[in-house]
Amino acid sequence: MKKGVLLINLGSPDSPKPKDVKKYLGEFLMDERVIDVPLWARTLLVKGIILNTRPKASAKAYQKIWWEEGSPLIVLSERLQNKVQSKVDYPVALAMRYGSMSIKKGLQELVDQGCTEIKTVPLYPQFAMATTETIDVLVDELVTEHFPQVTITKTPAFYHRQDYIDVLTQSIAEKLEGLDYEHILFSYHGVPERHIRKSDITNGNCKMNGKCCFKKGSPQHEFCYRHQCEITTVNVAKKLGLKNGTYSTTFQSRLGFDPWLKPYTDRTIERMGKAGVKKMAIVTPAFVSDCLETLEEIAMEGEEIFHEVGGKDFTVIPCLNDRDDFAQVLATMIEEWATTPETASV
Ligand SMILES: C=CC1=C(C)c2cc3[nH]c(cc4nc(cc5[nH]c(cc1n2)c(C)c5CCC(=O)O)C(CCC(=O)O)=C4C)c(C)c3C=C
Ligand SMILES: [Fe+2]
Ligand SMILES: [Fe+2]
Repeated sequence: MKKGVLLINLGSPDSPKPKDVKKYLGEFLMDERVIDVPLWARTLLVKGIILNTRPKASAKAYQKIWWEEGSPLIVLSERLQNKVQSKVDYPVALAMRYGSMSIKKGLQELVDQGCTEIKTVPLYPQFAMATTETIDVLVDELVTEHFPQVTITKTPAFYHRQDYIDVLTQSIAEKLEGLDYEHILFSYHGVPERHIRKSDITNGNCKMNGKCCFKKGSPQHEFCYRHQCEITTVNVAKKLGLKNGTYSTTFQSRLGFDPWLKPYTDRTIERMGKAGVKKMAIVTPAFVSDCLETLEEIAMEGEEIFHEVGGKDFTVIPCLNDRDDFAQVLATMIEEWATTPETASV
């Protein structure tokens, strides 16, 4: 019985050309856990509308952040993979939920090395139907169809692990050391409010009114993205010693006309600038690797909004990327799995 690990991130287009962006967005947005409407409506919306307009605009945005080595998200995920590999004795492969580096190829790579027990690690600290769940479901389907000899152990969201909170806090403290700032924004990728209701195993408990997500002990929290984002902020703020009113949680990157989780990041940046905040810091804890949504939407567009309304200093805290201490958190999670009695080799 040989063990192996598959790290899984979101994925990026093969290049920032409109045709590659279109192909990538087509796969991403046709996922029923991302655009969660009946197939006919999804096809109409995605293939009939979004793919006719968005790829050109998205390609322009990708071109602004693309590196010589490729997509920042992919390059940074590969660096993280190498760091984690240097800390554990099991093969560590990398795959993406969408795009060319498929999960099927990642599983095959581990199987080719003789692995029959594989731990899948979605690189998302907080659970969401559009991220962790779609990975878990696809892994199950692929194993049933192509790798029936493989046993899979899934990895739940790790937003509440103390070592993760310590590393995130440390990354913020390092960037802000000696800097004067008035407010820290914790900006998470948004999801439609409907997604939160769909993942509500307590049938209607999550009211998205700011109370349910802080109620202690609700079984719903295991699947509530909003709860997990709010608690990430609270735990880091506590550790940083931030005073109430000097930090807040917001949600970015909305798509379409349905209500998404609020407050929205762009509107909050604008409101704070208008209210006289001059020095703002922003951290994006839903993203493990810097990507389009942090490098372009936050660091470029966000800063522009802030400056337009009179803000001055806009400090963007990098994602955890391939920090050594973050790679160590993942390595510890892997060791914990490998040495539990059910999975430990005899
Ligand atoms: C926390 C992780 C993410 C969640 C939750 C998420 C939900 C979600 N996203 C879209 C639509 C788009 N997201 C796009 C880019 C993108 N999204 C994430 C992560 C989460 N998405 C990342 C890391 C990235 C960047 C990828 C990269 O290559 O750098 C895009 C593409 C870019 C664009 O055209 O704006 C879209 C579209 C939906 C609809 C959704 C939940 C329903
Ligand atoms: Fe997204
Ligand atoms: Fe909730």
